[in-house]
Amino acid sequence: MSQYRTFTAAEAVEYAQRFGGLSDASSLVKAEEVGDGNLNLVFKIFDRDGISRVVVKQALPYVRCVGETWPLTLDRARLEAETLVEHYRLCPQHTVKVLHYDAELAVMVMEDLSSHRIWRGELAQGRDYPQATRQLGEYLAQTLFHTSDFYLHPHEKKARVIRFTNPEMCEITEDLFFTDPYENHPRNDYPAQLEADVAELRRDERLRNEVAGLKHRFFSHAEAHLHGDIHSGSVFVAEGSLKAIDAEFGYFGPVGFDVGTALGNLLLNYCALPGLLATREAADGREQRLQDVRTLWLTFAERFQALAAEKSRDRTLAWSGYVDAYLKKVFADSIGYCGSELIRRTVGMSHVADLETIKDEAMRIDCIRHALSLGKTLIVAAPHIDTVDTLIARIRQNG
Ligand SMILES: Nc1ncnc2c1ncn2[C@@H]1O[C@H](COP(=O)(O)OP(=O)(O)O)[C@@H](O)[C@H]1O
Ligand SMILES: CSC[C@H]1O[C@H](OP(=O)(O)O)[C@H](O)[C@@H]1O
Repeated sequence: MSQYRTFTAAEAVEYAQRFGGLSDASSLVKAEEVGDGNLNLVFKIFDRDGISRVVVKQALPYVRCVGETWPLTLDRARLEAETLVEHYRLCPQHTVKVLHYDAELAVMVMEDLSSHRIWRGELAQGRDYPQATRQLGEYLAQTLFHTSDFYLHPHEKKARVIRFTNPEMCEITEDLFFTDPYENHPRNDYPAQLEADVAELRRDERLRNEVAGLKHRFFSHAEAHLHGDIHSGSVFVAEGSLKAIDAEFGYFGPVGFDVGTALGNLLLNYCALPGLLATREAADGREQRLQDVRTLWLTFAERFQALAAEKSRDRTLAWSGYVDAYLKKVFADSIGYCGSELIRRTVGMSHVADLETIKDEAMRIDCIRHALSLGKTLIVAAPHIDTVDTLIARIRQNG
């Protein structure tokens, strides 16, 4: 019989005392539920001095932001913990440390990152972390290269594809990114003023073809062990430090999906800044975001290439010229998935604070419309954009 039960704050404290790995565990006295994501409970566990020492995260048997009418697998807690453990092994400097997890209780204890801040909020306030995009590019290169066929033994790779098969969480992405926005679905959520833009989106045959290809590759291209949801709300930053969290969508999928999600969230911020900051700061922030796009892609590509040259185990894939050709495909995919992130965050169910917190309504609609139009442009143009400079020029052309 399953021992699953949803933790109360007191149970979270008791659990952290037993499994938080602290030498002074009895000093843990209080829990505060701080979850602000769509899915789970997150407790910060405080000691007698009011200092948060560890974090307990527990999956609910349903989607938190919707309720019990949308049941969801508890196995996502195992997938999240095991993905983070694996990514920590490959890139400890940029992954949260999991201290303990229990698949039956769907719970994990992890290091407390209260010294950091969620990147999305910092970007929205115009706070720059000069090393963040380089660090995120490094995280993506390390985790994706070392879990790809360039590096893993084929037997090991196939065993991992099975272990990290994540059908229910993937289905959410399949629906929310690639299906709902292009149909009249009750989960969609966009301002009435965008009705004509959305109708045009749905009629666009070239776009629909490209989106079909992106979804098809998301279904079928088990290239590497993705984080699966690496948006700016899944990244903690501090001066000189960046840590990925929240990997319950982890599975073996197309490398461009992770890179594209990260790029897409930089561009959501780019579109939102005119509504968030004064004119001058917004313009500076937007220039910075474009440089961030450049740095993220170039860091990822250069690091992946260097790792491939140094550490590829498969002699055929290591053939000179192949890595270049592969990275060109990843670049096109990344631009396409970036565009699909922009569209699903404007038309679909799940929105981002960058756009939602814009106070002036007319400005908010303008910024959302811009994100939607940029998403569409990028998806259609993706197969024809060869370099990051061309990508940035296309983004500028779009407004
Ligand atoms: N290791 C951590 N240290 C401190 N705060 C955390 C930690 N992990 C999560 N949080 C807080 O909990 C929030 C929700 O966590 P997240 O993993 O994104 O949950 P969900 O899976 O529901 O999206 C984060 O935005 C952050 O404020
Ligand atoms: C019904 S889940 C919607 C959305 O929520 C997830 O984000 P997070 O876990 O950070 O709240 C993911 O992006 C899903 O697409």
